[in-house]
Amino acid sequence: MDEKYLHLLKKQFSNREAVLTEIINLSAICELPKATEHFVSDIHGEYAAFNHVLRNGSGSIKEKLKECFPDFSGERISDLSTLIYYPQDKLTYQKDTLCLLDFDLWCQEKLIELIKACKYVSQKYTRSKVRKAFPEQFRYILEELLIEEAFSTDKKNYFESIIQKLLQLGQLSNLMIALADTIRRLTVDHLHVVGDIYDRGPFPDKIIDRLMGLPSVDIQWGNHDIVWMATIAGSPLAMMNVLRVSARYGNLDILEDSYGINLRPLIEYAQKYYEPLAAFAPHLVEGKFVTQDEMDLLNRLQQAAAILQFKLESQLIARRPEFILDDRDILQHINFSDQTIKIKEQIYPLVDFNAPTIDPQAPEKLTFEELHLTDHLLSNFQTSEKLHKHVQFLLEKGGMYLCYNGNLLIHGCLPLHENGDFKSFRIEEKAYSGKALLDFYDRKVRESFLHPEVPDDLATDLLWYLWVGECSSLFGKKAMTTFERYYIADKKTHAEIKNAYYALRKKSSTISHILENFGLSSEGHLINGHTPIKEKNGENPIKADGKLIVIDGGFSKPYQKETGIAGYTLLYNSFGMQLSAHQPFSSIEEAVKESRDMISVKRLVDKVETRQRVRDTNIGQQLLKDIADLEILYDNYDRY
Ligand SMILES: O=P(O)(O)OC[C@H]1O[C@](O)(COP(=O)(O)O)[C@@H](O)[C@@H]1O
Ligand SMILES: [Mn+2]
Repeated sequence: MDEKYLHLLKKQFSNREAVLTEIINLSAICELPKATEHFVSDIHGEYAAFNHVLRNGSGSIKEKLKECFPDFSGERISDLSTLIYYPQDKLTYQKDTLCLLDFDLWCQEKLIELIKACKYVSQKYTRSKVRKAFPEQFRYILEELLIEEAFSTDKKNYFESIIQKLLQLGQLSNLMIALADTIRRLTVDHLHVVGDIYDRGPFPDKIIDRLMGLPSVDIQWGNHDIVWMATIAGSPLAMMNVLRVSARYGNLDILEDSYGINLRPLIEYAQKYYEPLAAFAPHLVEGKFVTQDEMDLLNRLQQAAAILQFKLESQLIARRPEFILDDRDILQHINFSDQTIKIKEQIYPLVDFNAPTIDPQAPEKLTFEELHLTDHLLSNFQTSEKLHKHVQFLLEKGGMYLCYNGNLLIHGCLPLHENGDFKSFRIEEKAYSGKALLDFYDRKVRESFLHPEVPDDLATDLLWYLWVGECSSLFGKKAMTTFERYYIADKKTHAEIKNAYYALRKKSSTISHILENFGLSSEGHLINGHTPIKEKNGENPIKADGKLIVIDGGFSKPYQKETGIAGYTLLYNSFGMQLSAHQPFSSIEEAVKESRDMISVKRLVDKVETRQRVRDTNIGQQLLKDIADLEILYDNYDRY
């Protein structure tokens, strides 16, 4: 043991007894049950649905209430659950539907239930953690209310007087809200977001704001997050893609209103050069009202951004031969005189290919106007304070993958050959595969932010590779056929061939091999997002004898008709793992009025033989090391 380290450690304690107290405290923590982890992925801007599963803890709050109140009817449990999910809305609803006296009585009854529930969910934590979970303003009262076995002891009058006082001061509702918040906070301890917060849905910014307020969260970057991050790292190409997808899904408000990006110059440019085309009809969710003019504008903007994307992509492919994307240099394969394109030795006619700013002699070149426009837009993205803050958060809390409590979390895949070997990516005279490849990407992502003013350094270009590259663990397909989908009628050309990983991941030997490569035991699980599981076609999200769980079930509204559900989430508590399938979320009003959870099925993934304790977790392992150090310090206190 390093003498210097023990010397420093000693400084944290006033005497030997203090060391002993800490040893006892940490040892006790190690014996507590493992806290609950919650996994979500592919949220794709669907804030309301995400907020709902966060609030109901994917059913874990209801489970706790059933255990805590075994005599309660289903209706009473649902009523109390709704109060815990949406305390403010439920209180308002009750106030509006009951007379004042009944409302006060209802509040008093619910307060007692909330206190009992809060006490129940705090059982698996230390007192200090519970105290920290209380909102500051009610910390003292909550401690008082929770510590004693209230209402049945000598303190009955004391509690009643607290409640009466709160009622008199109009603070009872606020205390109930504080209790509900604490119950939610303590029921789920940690959230994992397995990628794809951005694109397709309307409120990715609200999701990030919400995540920023959570006490314990990590993120595995998805391909749709990386392209947004790349705008701040200075990639005009990624920016064009972000603009194209935002126009495609009618989400310009995110850019203009939330991130304060001025799209005027792009709008003017798009109106000058493009006319609406069928292939660029925006994908709007049912019920969203948009005028014909707005539809036309989205259509033109999508075209303008697409053509600029193809030009900039052609430039990137030329300067990065090591990415082996030559086949994707689509503009170079076009015969402009007869409007055809050659793909894999086959000629296809182009449909409605309107690209008035392309020079057939140098199709990749931006016009002077386009250079100016691109610079202007990129500087708008890069100076958006809010986008900057959000990307910074993604960098701080995120990574290419995560090993956590024996499980491996990756958004897309581990690129594999058909025979199951790890596929290598060769770059800078080195070859990377498996964990080493993901570590390499992780380093490069962070490096790309060191020079946001340079648009074409290797690290920034690699962010684009992560969006479309064959060896990208976030993409997991051979090539992205964006161009073909817009301009070629033959659907054969639209297919995007998945990496061998997606067929091989059904076998438990594949997953064990991957877990081993990451230094994890084959007892662990691999958790993926990225590919929507088509539950309605009978696809099972639990694969490889339970070792692999795919939790992309379609939070994204445009994908719900394919999956048949509205998203999966996963829970991992001291008893094991459980997967929940969700029904579409309608609105908070309906959830409150009808006390609905919108969870359809729960499936047990894995049940542990003995209840897991903190000592079995990553944090627990660290605590055990700390205890060992403290024991050395305790035995040799006077030496240091
Ligand atoms: O549904 P859209 O907007 O046409 O997007 C399709 C594109 O999205 C991708 O599926 C990537 O997005 P996901 O990560 O959600 O799968 C591409 O492979 C594909 O070309
Ligand atoms: Mn994805």
